[in-house]
Amino acid sequence: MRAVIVFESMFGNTQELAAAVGEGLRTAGAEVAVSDVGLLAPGTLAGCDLLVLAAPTHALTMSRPQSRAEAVSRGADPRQLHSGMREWLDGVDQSLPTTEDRPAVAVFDTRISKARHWPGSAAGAMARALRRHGFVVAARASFYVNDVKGPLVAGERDRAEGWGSALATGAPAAQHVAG
Ligand SMILES: Cc1cc2nc3c(=O)[nH]c(=O)nc-3n(C[C@H](O)[C@H](O)[C@H](O)COP(=O)(O)O)c2cc1C
Repeated sequence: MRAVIVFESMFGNTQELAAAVGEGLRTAGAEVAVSDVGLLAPGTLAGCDLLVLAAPTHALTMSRPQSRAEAVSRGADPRQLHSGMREWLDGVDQSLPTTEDRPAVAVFDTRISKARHWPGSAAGAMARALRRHGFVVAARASFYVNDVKGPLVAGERDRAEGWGSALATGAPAAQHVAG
């Protein structure tokens, strides 16, 4: 199986989990490429069997230029300002034009643990956008940070690695799903 993980990350937490999911997939035998959504090279998705999209939850959904600007004002890397998952998904029909090119997709987001029961999430918004573009969403999960900048809640890195392994075997581990 060839898997490509595309992440957006303002403070590095989603990026760390994307790497962990990649390790889990590799452990289960997959060939894996991991890329920042803003740096995804043309052709990376060719021949991909599983696409994993990852993004931080901002204001109950995927980030927008304004929420990314707010993250930068709180210390995030300004290079991330223009590289949103929302904008990439808007153009996904150009990246993967035909139905036959379209891999199964799994999505995950990061969220603040104390907002666990808030109704919206980036993963839910990504799943809805993907379905609108004709994709089949095979799995969805949320992973938790302690506060806006992180760090990850204890155990989340290992949980992400396990989720990655389960994706490769077609049996996603138990997930918290909201929004
Ligand atoms: C502008 C802004 C809005 C946010 N809104 C939410 C939210 O609605 N729900 C939530 O759980 N976390 C929210 N967060 C926290 C982010 O989810 C958190 O910063 C992110 O998961 C960290 O991942 P990253 O290091 O990859 O950017 C928000 C953060 C920012 C900067």
